[in-house]
Amino acid sequence: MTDLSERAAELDARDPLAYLRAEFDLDPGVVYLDGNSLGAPPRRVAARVGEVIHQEWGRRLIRSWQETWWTAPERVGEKIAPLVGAGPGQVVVADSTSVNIFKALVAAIRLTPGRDEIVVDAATFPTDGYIAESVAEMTGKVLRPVMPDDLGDVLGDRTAVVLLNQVDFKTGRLYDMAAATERVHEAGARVVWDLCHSAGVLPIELDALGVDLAVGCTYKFLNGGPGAPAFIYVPRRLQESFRQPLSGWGGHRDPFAMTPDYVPDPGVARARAGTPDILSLLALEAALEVWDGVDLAGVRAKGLALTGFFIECVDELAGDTVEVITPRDQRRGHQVSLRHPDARALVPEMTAREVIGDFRDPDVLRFGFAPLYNGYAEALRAARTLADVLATWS
Ligand SMILES: Cc1ncc(COP(=O)(O)O)c(C=O)c1O
Ligand SMILES: Nc1c(O)cccc1C(=O)C[C@H](N)C(=O)O
Repeated sequence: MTDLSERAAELDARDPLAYLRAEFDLDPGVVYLDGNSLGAPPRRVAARVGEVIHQEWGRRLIRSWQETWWTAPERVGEKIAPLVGAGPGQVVVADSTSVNIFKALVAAIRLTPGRDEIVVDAATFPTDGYIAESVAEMTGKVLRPVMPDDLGDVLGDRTAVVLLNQVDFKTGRLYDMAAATERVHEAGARVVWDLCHSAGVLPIELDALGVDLAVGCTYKFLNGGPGAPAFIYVPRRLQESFRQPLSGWGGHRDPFAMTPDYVPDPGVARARAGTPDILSLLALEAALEVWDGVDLAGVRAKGLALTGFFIECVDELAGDTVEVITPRDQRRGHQVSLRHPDARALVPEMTAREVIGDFRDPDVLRFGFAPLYNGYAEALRAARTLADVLATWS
């Protein structure tokens, strides 16, 4: 026990990212390990949202649309771009991940004529599967769910598009983006990556890997706030041929000309649809400032160390009662998932002791570690709390 406490204290003392915790408005008595669902609020967001309401909305009123608001989706996209390995002009913030999956899948299908199958990760977060199913129905394609490890079994000259998650929402497993992208391309198909659980977790190389399209949430590890708008990546090489189905005025080349015909913007703005949600978008913009000067390789190193330390603590303190289902090697994001038959009831017991993780059906306890604000002593306290709850569990 003492050994783990000493190690946690030492690791926290040597943590080069520890200074970032002060950027977040977190209750010091709570161990918050659910940033893979809803990231914590950066302190600067409240002041910025207040300023937007009082100044930009209250004083500048309608003028703000032309002054700074209308182009905010691209401006905020530029702040996300370096976090996903995208050069300028290829990321835009708009709508939700679900909506962007719809746009990306339809656009990818339009890029692969003569092919009739949509392949989707069989273990995906449900919204991806639901949207893929409805895109299949609308476009007359066949939906082929497959476990990512078995991709090779289904890829072929019928495959139009493959929708994959870089990190699995339930197990926390990290998939090899380079290898999967290459396999999909070898089959002549297009790949759409869902980065919800990997953006803000590890360096991502969308441009370097030749990824076709990608989408992701901003309210998890990017801390944009509840319901913050999502992002979509459309590389320059595909922008001219990217035809998304939601041809609203937001993606028009000249929206304020209000002409009857739809002419898409020549750049990534063509992925927009309607009026941006300015309060959430500008809250996200402020939240992203905490990343300024932060090296993603360092974030990744700490995320692996934190999750590794948590696994070690769980092994030592509760290893005979729970099963770690997240890979112990580097094939994991920043989430540790544990299996226990009473997971559903254990999570609220832990929450009552101020350790917040979450439950996923049927028997998974999830703990998300955000290197910008979580520390090693918190990992140890979470494992101890779990062990205490289990010790009294009948
Ligand atoms: C992999 C994945 N895709 C999509 C979503 C959510 O999409 P939306 O923000 O549209 O609800 C989530 C989480 O909610 C997710 O984990
Ligand atoms: N988007 C969420 C929401 O609106 C409410 C509660 C949770 C969520 C989530 O993001 C869940 C998350 N994608 C997951 O990995 O389970």
